[in-house]
Amino acid sequence: MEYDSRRVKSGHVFVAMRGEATDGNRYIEAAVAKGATAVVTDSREAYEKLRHEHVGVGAALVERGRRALAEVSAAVMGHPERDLALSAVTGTNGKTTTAFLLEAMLRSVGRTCVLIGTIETHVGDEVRVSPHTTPESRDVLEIFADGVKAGATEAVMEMSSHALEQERVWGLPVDVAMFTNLTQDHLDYHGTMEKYFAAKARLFEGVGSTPPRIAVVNHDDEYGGLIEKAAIGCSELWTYGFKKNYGGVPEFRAENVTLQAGETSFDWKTPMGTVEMRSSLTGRVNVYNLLAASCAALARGLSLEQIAEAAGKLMPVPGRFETIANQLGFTVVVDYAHTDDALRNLISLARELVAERGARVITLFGCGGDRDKTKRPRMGRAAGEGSDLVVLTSDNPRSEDPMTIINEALVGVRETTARCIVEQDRAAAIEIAIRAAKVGDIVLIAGKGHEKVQILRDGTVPFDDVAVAAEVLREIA
Ligand SMILES: CC(=O)N[C@H]1[C@@H](OP(=O)(O)OP(=O)(O)OC[C@H]2O[C@@H](n3ccc(=O)[nH]c3=O)[C@H](O)[C@@H]2O)O[C@H](CO)[C@@H](O)[C@@H]1O[C@H](C)C(=O)N[C@@H](C)C(=O)N[C@H](CCC(=O)O)C(=O)O
Ligand SMILES: Nc1ncnc2c1ncn2[C@@H]1O[C@H](COP(=O)(O)OP(=O)(O)OP(=O)(O)O)[C@@H](O)[C@H]1O
Ligand SMILES: N[C@H](CCC[C@H](N)C(=O)O)C(=O)O
Ligand SMILES: [Mg+2]
Repeated sequence: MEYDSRRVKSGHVFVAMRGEATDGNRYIEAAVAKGATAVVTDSREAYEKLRHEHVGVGAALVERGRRALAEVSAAVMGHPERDLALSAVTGTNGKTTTAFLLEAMLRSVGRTCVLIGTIETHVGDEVRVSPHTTPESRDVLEIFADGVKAGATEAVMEMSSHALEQERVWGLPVDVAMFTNLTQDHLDYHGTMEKYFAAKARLFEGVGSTPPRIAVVNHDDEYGGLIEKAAIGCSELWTYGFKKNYGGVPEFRAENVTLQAGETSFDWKTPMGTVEMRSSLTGRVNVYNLLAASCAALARGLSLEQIAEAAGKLMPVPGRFETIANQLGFTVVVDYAHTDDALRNLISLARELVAERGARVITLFGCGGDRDKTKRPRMGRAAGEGSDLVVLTSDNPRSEDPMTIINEALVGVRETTARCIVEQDRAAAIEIAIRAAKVGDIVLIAGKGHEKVQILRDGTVPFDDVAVAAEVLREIA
């Protein structure tokens, strides 16, 4: 079963899907030439052509290629999705972190899990690279099938708005669905916030499946109320947060929150009782991520005590507020903030951390190429507003000219009073940011987190913010 002609081998079934960039129906000839023995298509024209020109090749005409890919893959693989209790998380920021935290909680009580998300894919103890945050249905189901073989009973996955919109998750029965938040991103793809929201909301309505059993929704987020409406078909609605917001306080809430670098604690009030949570994660956004993951763990049958114990042992997630050790008296953090909201949260956390020391916040960032252009000045403004020094650089320029992207972000930085240094070369920019730091300062290296490459017009080159920063720190020491 293949949806990309380039992956077809002798004996495969090729499913032609219509995409944004091209149409899989154009590659039927190529798939047949590579040995496809059957073709599933949603084009009558392609179907008729196949029946007349390739009589030995099986042909099926379906209504929608992508849905057929999901349905046929599930059937061929023996419905692995039915053997896994699936928890899915959507939202602009916090998906990867929440998914990692939930998987760690489930593992802490001995459950074998599948994890699918941005950083990596886990099949029990096996770690695989993730080509996408949410892969195509066929690939998700293959991972699920491998998970079932490895003894997994649980799956935790991030569902990106692209995947929900494109129905890469068609037919997956979601047990617990989590919503983190919605702020501006991906408008290049969705066009408007309304459409971006509608894609996220589909998780709660069920995509080719019945709606999730339990919806876990961030009550403090502006879009939480709308998600709650979309979740009308879910059997239960659990709200989490800190604040009194629309329609009262969240049911699963954090009280008496204390936040320090490398230490977060709060009382977790739930309808099932209260428990004290302590974790080594840093920052307010991670209280939200902990709340979402803890609600899902509770929904999956863990006790409050088991969850609190697991929270105490959680490891930080790679590239999410990852501090780079040094003896120089300042703090260097690598973080995946790549939206204006994430930058704002990150910088305000840094401000809180340096407040007592009267020290400075130095923020390095860039904006991705071939992605939402309207977020560039917004990110520039967010970076400038909270920082003393901004170092503006490149972050995966892809097919675009790096200086054009930088200049679009610079418009936002210039609306603020922050000093700004532009350095297109990211490694050189990291060196500038770190060399500018004095004792007590905090240097934020934002946007690429765990990523191991820089995607440039001329190709993809190895690049790792953590390694580059560590190297600069070694040179200085
Ligand atoms: C915008 C977007 O989501 N694009 C994804 C989408 O492409 P598409 O539907 O437009 O498909 P297309 O490229 O037009 O091709 C149509 C069909 O022809 C097939 N084809 C194409 C060429 C060929 O030679 N032979 C062939 O058979 C393709 O495999 C496909 O089945 O489906 C393709 C097949 O799965 C993905 O490779 C592609 O990811 C592109 C590369 C991408 O960059 N996607 C990013 C934006 C993405 O999906 N990101 C999200 C969210 C990230 C986050 O915020 O966390 C993610 O889930 O990763
Ligand atoms: N709950 C949250 N609310 C707001 N911002 C957050 C939250 N959690 C994390 N962040 C910020 O967003 C960044 C990305 O976090 P994370 O990777 O967990 O999100 P994601 O939704 O998976 O992102 P992506 O869609 O790009 O994969 C973090 O590095 C941090 O700066
Ligand atoms: N999943 C997001 C990640 C963006 C990360 C940033 N480094 C960039 O390349 O813009 C995207 O593909 O838009
Ligand atoms: Mg992610």
